[in-house]
Amino acid sequence: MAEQTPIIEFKSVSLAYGDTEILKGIDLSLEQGKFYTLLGPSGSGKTTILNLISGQLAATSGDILFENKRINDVPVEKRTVNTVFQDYALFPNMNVFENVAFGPSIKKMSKTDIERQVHDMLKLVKLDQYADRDISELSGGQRQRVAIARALANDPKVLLLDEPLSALDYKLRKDMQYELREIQQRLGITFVFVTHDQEEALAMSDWIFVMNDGVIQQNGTPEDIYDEPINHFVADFIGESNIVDGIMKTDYVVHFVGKDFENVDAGMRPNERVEVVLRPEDLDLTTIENGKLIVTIDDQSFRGDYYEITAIDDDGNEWQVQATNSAQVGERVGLTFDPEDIHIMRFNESEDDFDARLESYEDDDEE
Ligand SMILES: Nc1ncnc2c1ncn2[C@@H]1O[C@H](COP(=O)(O)OP(=O)(O)OP(=O)(O)O)[C@@H](O)[C@H]1O
Repeated sequence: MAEQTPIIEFKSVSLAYGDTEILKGIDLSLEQGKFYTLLGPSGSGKTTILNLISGQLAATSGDILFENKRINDVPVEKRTVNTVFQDYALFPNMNVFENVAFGPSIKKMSKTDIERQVHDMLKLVKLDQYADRDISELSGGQRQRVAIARALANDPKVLLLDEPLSALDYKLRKDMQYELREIQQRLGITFVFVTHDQEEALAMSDWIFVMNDGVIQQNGTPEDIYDEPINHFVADFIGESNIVDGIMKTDYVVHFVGKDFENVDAGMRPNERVEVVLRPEDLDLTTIENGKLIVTIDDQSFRGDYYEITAIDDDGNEWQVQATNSAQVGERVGLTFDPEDIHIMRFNESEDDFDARLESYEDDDEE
């Protein structure tokens, strides 16, 4: 299949305020019609990337391309990109219809076309009965929908969404996650969504960029990032993780907490120091005889469909466990897990080297 032309590309894009580098050599490539998420803690540079795409900020160095054309110097109003902001930024003195009609009116569309466009957009966000309402008469969730309709009414090729759900309560937030995803799929335009909530990113995205400190730490599908975190930051930030130091003795044998374990990783130097990740939901409680690790239960709480357990091994390492069976605090039990549940991370491995290593031993497997 022919490769699609990316709709947006960053080539070694940096941004600094004075001597402070905020973004450090960002490379990314976004395709038409996908749902992308920039995920990272506060201050990691997510909003800065959106502002570079929309043209609110200019890069200090590097190239930003839109459909293969360099747009570093193209002004905001000439970019076919719109943004939905966290605080919605609606016009309080205009009603719902007027807010959504704002962009099309500036474009000098005919009255009939504007009415049709506003009607279509309000229908898309399920607010077609609310056209005459004042903004002050709407709930938070409804304002959010108006903001989305207003941004989409300009027919953008790319919609940027800066933490648009963070002001909503839990239930509404879940509903809107689903609806936003549905809107994106229906329209088939590219969404770039910013959040610091890893659950939200995993649930909504086709592709996630995990950011920290102005650098993309890892990018991939939600499954890639959850199952194969590339480094300590990603493993810790995405989901809960148990991370301990280990030594990769040979291919498929890793040593940690004093024992050798069979696993499914390969391609490292003999006796290379690594970090070992085990997800809490991959650990099960068992008898001491059957345990791969022996631990003492330190704390336990019931979470509906599982028990959240903290256990300590004889070296003093703490293990988080999500188990369907329970134990007594203070009891010594075994922990068990499968070889494929052991994830190995090299120290300071780049994403490219990581991908190449995965590929090389996947090829070995096929031979
Ligand atoms: N005008 C400015 N001058 C100096 N530093 C700035 C300026 N604007 C932003 N920064 C810094 O740039 C860094 C990245 O900010 P950015 O808003 O992109 O982060 P973010 O990941 O979107 O965070 P949040 O989730 O809190 O919005 C932060 O450390 C911030 O303090």
